[in-house]
Amino acid sequence: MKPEQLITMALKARLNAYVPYSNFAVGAALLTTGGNVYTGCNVENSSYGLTVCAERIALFTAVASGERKFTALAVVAGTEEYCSPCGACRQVLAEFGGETKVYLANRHGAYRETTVAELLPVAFSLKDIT
Ligand SMILES: O=c1ccn([C@H]2C[C@H](O)[C@@H](CO)O2)c(=O)[nH]1
Repeated sequence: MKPEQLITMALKARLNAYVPYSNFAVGAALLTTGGNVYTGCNVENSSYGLTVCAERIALFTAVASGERKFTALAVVAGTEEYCSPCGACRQVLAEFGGETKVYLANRHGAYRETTVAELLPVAFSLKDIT
């Protein structure tokens, strides 16, 4: 799948964001090695800290559906800037592999390509606790 297609899916998922507090809607689309795509949007909460980011919703939805191997993730907000995953999402993404490509996109679909490992070098992982 082309990055542009994954970004288009992230832009569509973004429309479902529940963001009454920040008004900052984010969309994510995660491509599996088998070619399936799982999407997510951020879902905020009145207790603020219980907010879940778009990236983690996409990833957890995928894992809950039996997926564990991922090829690429697209992340997009409604900004001119490329949207970059927060630290918590980087750690959660790293759990399933540093080689996953990440397309940091802007509202027009322009993007910068990176990887989970580049976003979180020297990640804490299973090997550190075994
Ligand atoms: O990569 C990011 C960065 C932020 N947010 C959400 C969390 C919160 O709802 C809003 C503002 O931080 O954006 C995401 O979903 N993904």
